[in-house]
Amino acid sequence: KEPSGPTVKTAIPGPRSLQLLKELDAIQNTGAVQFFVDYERSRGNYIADVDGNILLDLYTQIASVPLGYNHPSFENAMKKPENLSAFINRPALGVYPPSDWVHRLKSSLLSVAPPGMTQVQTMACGACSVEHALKTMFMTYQRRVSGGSPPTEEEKETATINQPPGCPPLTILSFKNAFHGRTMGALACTHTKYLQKLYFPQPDWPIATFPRLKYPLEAHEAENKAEERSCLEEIRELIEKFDKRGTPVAGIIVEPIQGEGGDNFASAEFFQSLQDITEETGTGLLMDEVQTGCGVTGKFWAHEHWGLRRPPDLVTFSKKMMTGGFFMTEAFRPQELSILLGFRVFNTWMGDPAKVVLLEELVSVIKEQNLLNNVQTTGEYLISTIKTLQSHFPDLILNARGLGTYCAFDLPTAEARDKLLMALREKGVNIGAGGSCTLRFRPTLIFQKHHVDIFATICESSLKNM
Ligand SMILES: Cc1ncc(COP(=O)(O)O)c(CNc2csc(C(=O)O)c2)c1O
Repeated sequence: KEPSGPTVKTAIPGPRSLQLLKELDAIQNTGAVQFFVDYERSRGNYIADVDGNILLDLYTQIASVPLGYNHPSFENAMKKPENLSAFINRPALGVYPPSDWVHRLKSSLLSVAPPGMTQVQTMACGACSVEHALKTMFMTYQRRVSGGSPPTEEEKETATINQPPGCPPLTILSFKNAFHGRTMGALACTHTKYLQKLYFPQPDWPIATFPRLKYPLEAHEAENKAEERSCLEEIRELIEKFDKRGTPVAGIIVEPIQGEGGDNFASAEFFQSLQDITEETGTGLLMDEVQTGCGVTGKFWAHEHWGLRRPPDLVTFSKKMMTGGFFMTEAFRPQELSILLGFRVFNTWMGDPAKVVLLEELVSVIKEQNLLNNVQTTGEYLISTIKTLQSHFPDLILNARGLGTYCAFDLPTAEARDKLLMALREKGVNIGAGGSCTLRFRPTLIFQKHHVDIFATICESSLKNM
């Protein structure tokens, strides 16, 4: 059972956390560690640290905990005899899938597939999924260009030493302030903080501007439309420029709502026009739903809010989905000649059945408890609560925005944002920072209105002291 509210007994991190931090620091870099957690004592929306503090968790392991801590359905999944093998016999899924794999994929991932997407490939994490989705876009683009003919001897020889034509100078268009992961290909599409990229070599791929909308939206409609139009124009120009110089754009990667970059939104029309551009230019469209997926916006997939005229070509997922992976349309399914068919999108494990066991449970809980509806109602209450806070503290709370419980607001400076974040934590609320001066909500799917009230009370008292 969840606690009725937060309890704070010590500074956070407390003495036990600091002791453990010292011990861990002897083994690895601990620069990002916030505090140590007692996962056995954490319950639902509340995270327990090792010093007896219980915090209302609005960040939930970087937006990756769907049903809160120690949900009974996950515990039950562990006790089912038919699930034991998935936890102790880890298969190389690409070559030796287990007998129940088709059934598990159908009852988990395919039962929540984005409309119109019938193909799914599991992977390890978000970046791993993005890496292989990028490769799938390159393969599809090349197949269209070459008409599916087999590779020439020159392509085979040059491919193994990173040279064209075997390794063609194809590119991916991404957006400023985007985050897609920290492995080298995903990192090439990531443009949030310099620290994430410093001293890593990166390819010269096109980087477009993501719309910077002014809030409240209803008071800036014309300006925001103009901003989106100029962004779309820039995208067209970049594709043309890179095509002309012999480094064609094979695909576009975009988040339905930019997360790490500071919860940046764009309109449904923007995304519809973006998809039109990919159709006109023959480039792939990869919707990265690693952070926005699994119901947090009130629809299972955030891009479902954008009313696209056809499915995206690929959709990546991870975090709350328990497993990484990506959906794709039939057209983007690797169709190389049999010699190439396997081992192109490949690695040892290709995902983890133990995580898909948990995802099966998650999907049934979401359906049985109608959690998408919970996210919609709690989200509406959350955004109106943030707007009320904004009206009480107009100099401190800015740009209230959100979809479902995927909500955020800004403070005037990064310092003010950090100060409020620490003040909230000291009073028992764990929230996430994003962008340069954003605080973002990434609660569980079982987040309720009374949790919003607890946040609002603590936030109100923290703001009074700022
Ligand atoms: C839209 C989107 N796409 C891909 C990723 C990468 O997922 P992981 O590789 O971290 O599982 C993420 C991961 N999110 C994330 C938040 S903070 C963070 C970090 O590495 O600092 C990573 C994402 O938000």
